[in-house]
Amino acid sequence: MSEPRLRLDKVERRFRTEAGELPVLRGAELTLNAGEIVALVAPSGTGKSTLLHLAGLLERPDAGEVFIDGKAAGTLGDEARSGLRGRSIGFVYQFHHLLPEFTALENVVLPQMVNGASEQAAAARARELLAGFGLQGREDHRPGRLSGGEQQRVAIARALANRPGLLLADEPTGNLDVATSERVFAQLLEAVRGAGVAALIATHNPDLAARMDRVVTLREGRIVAG
Ligand SMILES: Nc1ncnc2c1ncn2[C@@H]1O[C@H](COP(=O)(O)OP(=O)(O)OP(=O)(O)O)[C@@H](O)[C@H]1O
Repeated sequence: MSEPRLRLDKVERRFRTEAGELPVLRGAELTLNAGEIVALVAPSGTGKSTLLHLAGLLERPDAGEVFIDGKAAGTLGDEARSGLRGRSIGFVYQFHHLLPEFTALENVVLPQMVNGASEQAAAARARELLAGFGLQGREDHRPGRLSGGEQQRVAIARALANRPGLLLADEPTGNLDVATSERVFAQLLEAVRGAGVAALIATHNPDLAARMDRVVTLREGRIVAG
């Protein structure tokens, strides 16, 4: 049995605020095995984004450990963490965060080149991914000339470009109208399942959550079955 793609071991995170210390995560534990798709559904302000930032190695926990493919991230320096993040983790945010000056194709090519791919190989993969999301013919458009749904599909293609084992998504279709959200979400799930990627997807939408393998929630800073 291979190592879990993601394991959170007694993760704690607190913030200092004007009102005092705010303990957001208080020993959160979660394991995602290869190919497992998990919905994170919890009320606003309970720590979903905080959890995703920690799982994505964008921040460090105050206590506990984050394991990516069995590797304890806390033991790594900043450079090694960035390398592990780039190779193993894809992110999709509520707002696409595409680079506005670059075309759709370039947005999907760039993270691959950062990871050491040749421009030619990266472009071939980007074209294939974009076509898979129904974006053939749009490769040379900048994000500003794409619809919200198209922008988000480019963002998903970008997140999958380096063939990560783990995808983290924070309300990936939360910015889209209901019909577009439905379509883009179905494409996201299909792509993730097809590639065998483990995914942790925060959503407020119970219908979308019900399509994943399991649902978890946050209660008093811990993860419990949803
Ligand atoms: N950098 C920070 N400094 C201080 N407080 C913070 C910081 N980041 C988050 N918080 C607080 O921690 C709590 C959890 O925030 P978080 O963004 O993780 O919640 P969330 O569940 O993702 O919410 P939403 O569903 O509204 O996006 C909130 O009370 C928030 O105000």
